[in-house]
Amino acid sequence: MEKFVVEGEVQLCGQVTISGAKNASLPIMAATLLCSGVSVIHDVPKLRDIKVMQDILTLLGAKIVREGNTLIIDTTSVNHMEVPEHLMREMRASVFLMGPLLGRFRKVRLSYPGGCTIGPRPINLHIKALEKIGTTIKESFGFIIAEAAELAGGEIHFDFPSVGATENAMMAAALAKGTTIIRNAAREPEIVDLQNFLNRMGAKISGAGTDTIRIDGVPKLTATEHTVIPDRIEAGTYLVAGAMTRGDVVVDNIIPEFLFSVTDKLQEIGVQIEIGSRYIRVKPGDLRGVDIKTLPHPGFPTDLQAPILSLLTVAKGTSIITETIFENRFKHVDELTRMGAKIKVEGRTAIIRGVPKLTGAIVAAPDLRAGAALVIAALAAEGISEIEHIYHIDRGYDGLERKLQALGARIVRQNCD
Ligand SMILES: CC(=O)N[C@H]1[C@@H](OP(=O)(O)OP(=O)(O)OC[C@H]2O[C@@H](n3ccc(=O)[nH]c3=O)[C@H](O)[C@@H]2O)O[C@H](CO)[C@@H](O)[C@@H]1O
Ligand SMILES: C=C(OP(=O)(O)O)C(=O)O
Repeated sequence: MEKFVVEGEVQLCGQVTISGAKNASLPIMAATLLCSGVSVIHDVPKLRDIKVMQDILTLLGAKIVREGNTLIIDTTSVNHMEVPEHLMREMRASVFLMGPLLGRFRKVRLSYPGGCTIGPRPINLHIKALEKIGTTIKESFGFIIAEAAELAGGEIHFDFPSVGATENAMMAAALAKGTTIIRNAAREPEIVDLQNFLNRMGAKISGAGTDTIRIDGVPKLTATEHTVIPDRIEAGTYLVAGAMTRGDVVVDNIIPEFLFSVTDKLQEIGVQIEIGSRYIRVKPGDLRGVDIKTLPHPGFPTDLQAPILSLLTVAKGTSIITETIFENRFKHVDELTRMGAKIKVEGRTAIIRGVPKLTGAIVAAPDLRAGAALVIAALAAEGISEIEHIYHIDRGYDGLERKLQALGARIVRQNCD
């Protein structure tokens, strides 16, 4: 096991280039299964979750080569319709195999997906959507067997705009007979990226980015080439890191409009923000407490709740964060308390009373974004911190310590004794 050792009280300074988005790459990699042929995907980040998806596709019969940030995925020999349980458990994104395998082979057998333990993460909306387009789903001994003699277009209405369920439904419906309409669809930028990829394959999908998506099924898709969008959550993490260390950081290679809910809050907190066409720059200001509520896009993203909570621990006054997406996403609070933060959690709300400074401590990353939040806190804290369980962080941040070191951070990766 490895840990990060961080010497705090640095002011991050310089420019950081953001990688391709994890949450766009994963469904797009799964979508390559919808046809037989060689797909070329650029800007795929080097992450543990991406490696797991590569392992799953390989086990299903795909041949994958990585050249820098490009993945070349040959799905010609894919002939398996069953995903092994140990790989399903590795991450939430393994559920994306359901739609494409069903679309291509009309049958798939898999178990429940894993992922960050941030509250119950059922897949009832995925199942409901696939049933609406003609799938029969049986569950037995922890396995899900989905079959469809023929996929037929249908009307899907989500009770909640689930990102993953919207993506799974789009992938399966792309090869259904007739038209599928998804209402109350999730509107995240990663869904628009998936639509663009599927349309390059020959699909007929419109409306992604709004709450209604229309999919006119086509009989066949063909392999294509695509560049993944930049990772807005990685970008937001560096913006918050710059702000917390009172630094001057240019976060480059991004689409700023994906982050407007975040830059708006940072400005309210007192951080100076400059927005360019492909970058956002943060500069120091006097930090003051604010209230934040996480919401589906374009609201404030739940994946940046933990990082911004770190920032608010040193903002003057009281802040209130309400987490509306996941039931149990405040696990970083106990760890931040070890560093001197003053936070009280009541159900889905965290009340943060700003302190002048945090102090270094030995802490453990409870999940991916909570781990990033602890790194950010450690960069600003007085003294040395050790962050354990960093395998969570490796799921979602490409070259975190290399990028932070280039901004002046004193962070090293070490083996735990
Ligand atoms: C790989 C990936 O893209 N992960 C992202 C995706 O996760 P994921 O796709 O799992 O998130 P969802 O939008 O599906 O989940 C949001 C909420 O809906 C609930 N729900 C979801 C599905 C379902 O069938 N039933 C149900 O009740 C979940 O428990 C949760 O409370 O969107 C989340 C919300 O922006 C992000 O935090 C994750 O980083
Ligand atoms: C929660 C996340 O990922 P996943 O849905 O893969 O667990 C995340 O990226 O913050």
